[in-house]
Amino acid sequence: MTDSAPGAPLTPDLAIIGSGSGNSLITPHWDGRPVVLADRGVGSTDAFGGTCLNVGCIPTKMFVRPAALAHSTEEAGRLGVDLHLRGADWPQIRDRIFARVDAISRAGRHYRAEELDHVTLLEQQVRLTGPRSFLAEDGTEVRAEQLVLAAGSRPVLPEVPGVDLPQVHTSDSVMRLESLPSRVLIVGGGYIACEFAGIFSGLGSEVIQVNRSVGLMSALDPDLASAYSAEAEKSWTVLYERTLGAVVARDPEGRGEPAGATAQLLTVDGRQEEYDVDIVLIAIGRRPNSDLLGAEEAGLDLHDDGRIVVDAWQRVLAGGEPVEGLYALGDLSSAAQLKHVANHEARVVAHNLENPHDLRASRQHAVPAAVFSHPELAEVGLTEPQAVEQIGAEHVTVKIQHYGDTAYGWAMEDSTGIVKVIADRRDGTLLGGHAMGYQASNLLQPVIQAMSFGQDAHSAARGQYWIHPALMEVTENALLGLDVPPSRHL
Ligand SMILES: Cc1cc2nc3c(=O)[nH]c(=O)nc-3n(C[C@H](O)[C@H](O)[C@H](O)COP(=O)(O)OP(=O)(O)OC[C@H]3O[C@@H](n4cnc5c(N)ncnc54)[C@H](O)[C@@H]3O)c2cc1C
Ligand SMILES: NC(=O)c1ccc[n+]([C@@H]2O[C@H](COP(=O)([O-])OP(=O)(O)OC[C@H]3O[C@@H](n4cnc5c(N)ncnc54)[C@H](O)[C@@H]3O)[C@@H](O)[C@H]2O)c1
Repeated sequence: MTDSAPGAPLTPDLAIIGSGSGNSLITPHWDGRPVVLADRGVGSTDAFGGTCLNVGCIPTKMFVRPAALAHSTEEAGRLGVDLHLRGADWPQIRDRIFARVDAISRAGRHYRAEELDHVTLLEQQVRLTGPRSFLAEDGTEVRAEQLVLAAGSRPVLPEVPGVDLPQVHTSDSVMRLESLPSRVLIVGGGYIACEFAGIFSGLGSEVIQVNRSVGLMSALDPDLASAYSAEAEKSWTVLYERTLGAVVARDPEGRGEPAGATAQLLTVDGRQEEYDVDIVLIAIGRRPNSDLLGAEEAGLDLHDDGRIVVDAWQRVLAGGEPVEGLYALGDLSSAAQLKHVANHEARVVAHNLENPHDLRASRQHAVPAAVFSHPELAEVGLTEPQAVEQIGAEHVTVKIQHYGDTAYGWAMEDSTGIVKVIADRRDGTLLGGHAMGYQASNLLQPVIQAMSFGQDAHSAARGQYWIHPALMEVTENALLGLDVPPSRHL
């Protein structure tokens, strides 16, 4: 960005803190107008472009795919194909993934830093000094006409001895390991823990997953959570009602060269257990980076979990009132820490920045999520207990369709996959969808679409062709199985 006196504050028309979904706010609308993008970088390489690209969705799913291939010997065996896994080449898998990811990150950084004259990239941690002003660690001061807070979240670490040892990882570092660990202890029972348990077990590591309570993915619909937990327990070791007490470096050769670690677990009945492993992966949640921004000190409203409070138009609130020209999006402010949510909110904020007298609200309905574990999980809308609570048990209709009862399920000889749909039996309004199994995230998309466009269950099931005998017939049959009235639209 051009010309201000040395030491003078930068005074852009737009400033953005966070280069994840925040990066997409620099639309052609801002061409020729000064913009500042501040980002401190993520992961062990301080990469540009935020969590999803560098240490989140994209590299994890690029590991999920080879792990799924490695797991496919199980299915092959059921189908009479004698497939043997000779091993997974971790360095090759890792390098293929990060060659692509790092190149995209570098290109994105270069474009912002070098190719756009009107954009100043501030590769610094910054802290708010007022509602639309902030200070970087190197003393650069920014006073913006409009400011967007898109500073994301970071992994939570437990306060236990040894958590800072090099053998202890979070999702920020674990994907760049030198070699495939033989034995991994994973702490947590949510998204990240379950995805990495699937990855490491698929690629050949011995996995021990440790969870505080009984059952994994406990926020899901109970039928899905229990079915998933049963599958996970078959594929790797799952220990319940235990927490991490400490991690101690191990020196098995006695040469003063620690290799691996001993994880000390505390059981609910007060016992201590020890597990010798190569690495410990901590995945017990992510906290919004509002503290790094100094949001509270700047007078912004915060939820109890540290998220910045925004209104329906993504405007940041202070004292319950929207602050003019100040927006937030993504993990920093959203209850759902999901990339498609951050991206949607970025599109809403981009519009609102450009059209301050014609504000758009972000969509809160039918927000889906998927967990790319082994097996895959997906959900949208209400769980069955939530539906019962909301409209009363007498009005709720539910259908669980097994993959194994459809033609493609026979082809797969599948005995575990399910799609569950929930509707209001009075008018066929779809309330929720839940899936577990091969391609679960794709199988749920027709339910997400119907819910998003207000299509009732009867119309969604009968108002279109479903390709025979595609796996999607599982979803068709789930919808057909709901006890709902015929649609007036057909
Ligand atoms: C392992 C993993 C797997 C995931 N998989 C999926 C998935 O499959 N699907 C899905 O939908 N979601 C997934 N997510 C969640 C998804 O990655 C996040 O919801 C999304 O990336 C959030 O985007 P954001 O723009 O809000 O924040 P980020 O992308 O985190 O961007 C925030 C940026 O702000 C910077 N920053 C923070 N504080 C400051 C400061 N004070 N000064 C300057 N810069 C600062 C950070 O360095 C960062 O670059 C996954 C997350 C993880 C960790
Ligand atoms: N596929 C996806 O969309 C995807 C993948 C990965 C991450 N994410 C996002 O990232 C977020 C963070 O993922 P996550 O797995 O870290 O969090 P999570 O909220 O999904 O799960 C956290 C787990 O840690 C446990 N836990 C919390 N505190 C603990 C403690 N002190 N000791 C032991 N266990 C504790 C919880 O009981 C829970 O099982 C997710 O909520 C999700 O929104 C999404």
